[in-house]
Amino acid sequence: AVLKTEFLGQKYENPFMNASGVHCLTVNELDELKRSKAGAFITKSATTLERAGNPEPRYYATALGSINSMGLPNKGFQYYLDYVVDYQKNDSDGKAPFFSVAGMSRDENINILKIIQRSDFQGVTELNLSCPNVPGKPQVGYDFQMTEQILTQVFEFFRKPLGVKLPPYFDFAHFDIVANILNKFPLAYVNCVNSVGNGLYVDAASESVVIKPKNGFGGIGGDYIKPTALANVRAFYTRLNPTIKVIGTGGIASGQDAFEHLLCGATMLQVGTALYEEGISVFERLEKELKEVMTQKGYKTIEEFRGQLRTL
Ligand SMILES: CC(C)(C)CCc1c(C(=O)O)[nH]c(=O)[nH]c1=O
Repeated sequence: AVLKTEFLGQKYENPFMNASGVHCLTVNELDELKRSKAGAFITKSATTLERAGNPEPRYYATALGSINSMGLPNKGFQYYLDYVVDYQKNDSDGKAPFFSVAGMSRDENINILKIIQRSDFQGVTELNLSCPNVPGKPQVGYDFQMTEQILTQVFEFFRKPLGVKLPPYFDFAHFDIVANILNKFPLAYVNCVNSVGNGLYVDAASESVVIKPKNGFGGIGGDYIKPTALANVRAFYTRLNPTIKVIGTGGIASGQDAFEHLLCGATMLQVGTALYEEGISVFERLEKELKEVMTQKGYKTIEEFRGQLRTL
């Protein structure tokens, strides 16, 4: 079985990459991803200026996944722009990392994307729609009018490949509304899903929360969210123009989990909690396990089964 994957005109050895935010904050971490078995990789969502993020503890792992309220710690977008432009100059392997953007306001998103548009960066940009909105309003991904307004403004000037990182949706009306909005734009892809927002993990022994920010509330990842992630991958795969690809993120910790996301229609696969917990070697294990699953089922390539989820 081979895991060769073509995505946005670029050929990758396999569909695996890190989820933005995990193992991608510094040049060292990005270089480790570059040298790893990951097929592709992406930078930590960047803001205009460097951010320290929230006070620690801000991440906690459990038997079934993780909870985080990192608070968008990052080195500032110029740090990552320097990295990706330098990468594409020196490494013509075409594996320049995807560039993730999460402005703390609509204007900040527009400003950063304008600079990317004017820059030498030729790779893929991912706009994180879980970025905050005006106080009192839900995150942008849950404010459908704001989502449409931002994308309308972005596509007036942005001409490079752009994907959006979506929060999970839980209602068929929302799948339909959001897909109808996204289908209006020349998007390269949607990335389903970001962490399931504002969960709460309680440690019964200490009778306490486990992370400091937001009184313990944080985004949930890992095994907890795989059914939600698969549902969102499938919902958008079946609703979007076929020109808009789907990246599957959420609960990928084994070759079988990867297979399930591909069966639902994903092309690239992002790994968050499992990478955070296991480290960079997770990609070697996932590659081996996915090949085993495919071989057992008699598949030589991913194309033979991508999106072919059967219903009863
Ligand atoms: C939640 C935000 C801080 C607004 C965006 C960054 C982010 C974070 C984070 O930096 O806390 N964690 C996630 O699981 N997903 C995200 O998109």
